[in-house]
Amino acid sequence: MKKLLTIAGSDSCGGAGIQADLKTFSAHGVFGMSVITAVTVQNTQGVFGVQDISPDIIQRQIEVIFDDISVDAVKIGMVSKTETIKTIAETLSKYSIQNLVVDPVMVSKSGFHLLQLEAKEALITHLLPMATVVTPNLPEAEVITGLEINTLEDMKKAAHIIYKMGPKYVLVKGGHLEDEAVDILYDGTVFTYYNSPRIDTKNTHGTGCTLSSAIASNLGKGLSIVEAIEKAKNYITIAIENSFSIGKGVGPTHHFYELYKKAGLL
Ligand SMILES: Nc1ncnc2c1ncn2[C@@H]1O[C@H](COP(=O)(O)OP(=O)(O)O)[C@@H](O)[C@H]1O
Ligand SMILES: Cc1ncc(COP(=O)(O)OP(=O)(O)O)c(N)n1
Repeated sequence: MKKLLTIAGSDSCGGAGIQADLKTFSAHGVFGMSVITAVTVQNTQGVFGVQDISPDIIQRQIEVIFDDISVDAVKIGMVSKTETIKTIAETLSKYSIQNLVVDPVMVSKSGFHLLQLEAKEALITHLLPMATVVTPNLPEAEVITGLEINTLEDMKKAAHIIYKMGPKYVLVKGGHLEDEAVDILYDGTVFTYYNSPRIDTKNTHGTGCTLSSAIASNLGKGLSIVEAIEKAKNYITIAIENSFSIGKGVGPTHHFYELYKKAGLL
């Protein structure tokens, strides 16, 4: 069985973060492991607090996994602050990582800063160059590049700038566009488009976490980057189509193995 690691924050309501990652891994039939970087106080209505995990404990969680288990792919999500980012980058650099998906989580849908503002530079300097693929949404791509992004042409320009920062591939996600949900992959030469109709729902909590974990699962299984994202895009589309309300705010996406098996994704 393939073994996947997520390095991310905990979401107490289970829709995003570590919890969404592990559900996505399970739905993909891979074995999920976790290094928790921060614990958020979160429900469907917002994020109300954060407790960062100490760098020493983050480092040791990573070390005990890699010293014992061969890891087929790693996904990085919420990294909170500069010290956390440096610890993760330094510790991972001691190991040979096959596939690394970096989701540059910055601000939750409810507007909470999951990445401290001053940590942006550390993320760009230390994590982006290590990534197989980095998956910014539009607001994240704007912060990383300094561009204003409204159109597919803007997304391509942003992908080009982010590519120069060192990752092997860049996927700019279009969940925040007005019409179709178009994601664009850039490999330094060619742009590949992943289109889906916009699903009319308020329940999109954890979409970015789910997509990046699905990509990591598929890369870990040995798929090419283009296939890994194609299957992950189909997965997130079905997950959003089947999303549901569990509270008063933004509900989570669905992770149900049988649903994806029936769609031929697993
Ligand atoms: N309403 C929607 N309908 C269809 N696809 C969506 C919708 N919202 C987001 N997506 C897709 O979900 C994935 C996550 O994108 P996005 O929401 O931009 O990320 P984030 O959660 O990081 O803000 C992308 O593949 C995007 O195209
Ligand atoms: C602990 C934690 N990590 C990441 C996020 C952001 O997740 P995302 O998939 O971008 O979903 P929304 O916040 O946009 O719903 C999070 N909320 N919590």
